[in-house]
Amino acid sequence: MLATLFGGGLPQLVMFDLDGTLIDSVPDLAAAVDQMLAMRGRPPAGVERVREWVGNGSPMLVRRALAGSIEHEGVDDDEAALALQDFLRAYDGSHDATTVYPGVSELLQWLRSRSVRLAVITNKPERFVAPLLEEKGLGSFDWIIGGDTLPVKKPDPAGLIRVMQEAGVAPQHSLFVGDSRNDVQAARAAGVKVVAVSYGYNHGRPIEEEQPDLLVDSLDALI
Ligand SMILES: O=C(O)COP(=O)(O)O
Ligand SMILES: [Mg+2]
Repeated sequence: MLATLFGGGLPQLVMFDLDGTLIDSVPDLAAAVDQMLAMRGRPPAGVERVREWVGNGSPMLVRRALAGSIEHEGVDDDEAALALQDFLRAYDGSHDATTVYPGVSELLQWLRSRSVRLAVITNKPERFVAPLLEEKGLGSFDWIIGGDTLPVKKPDPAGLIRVMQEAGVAPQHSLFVGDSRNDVQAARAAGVKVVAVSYGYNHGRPIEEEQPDLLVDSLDALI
């Protein structure tokens, strides 16, 4: 199905979002959020609300959790900084509740066997990314950009632009695959075609609203 997006050929570079696209990480993220809240005598947020708050990086997730809402105005900066440290310490533990979505391993194997170069560009802090990919058996990627690798994160296209420059691959030969509006906006700003998955996290909104080039229910549909 990829061939239809690339004039009968394949992209030379495929860049993937992580949370909500390759792995369902919300159970472990919610556990860490709830631990951070419990340390403050606050009730748990729970998986459903955390699912709506993920996607703009850990500092924003923690601010939303402290506000109890995706709108996080009025959260104290010092409190948010301390809460972020507690959240990161809690998230540093087990990732046993995190699972790989169906079809992901099949697509990665198929692309690798065709020498397509691969990157992960996520808003998750960089230090968690390589260990998680390894632990979940997703193999190695040529580039990993986390939410704190560059001064800006998605929806800014800087991560995509950096990887394309290092790969020496032009935008028209590159593809981004993600689950949220941050991904679609970053890909558009980088001039890259974008495939969206229907099963991920998009702040409680249908990802169709962002008009990706293609929408799939599982990644092996791209094979
Ligand atoms: O917000 C996060 O921490 C993760 O987000 P992403 O992997 O979907 O970019
Ligand atoms: Mg995502």
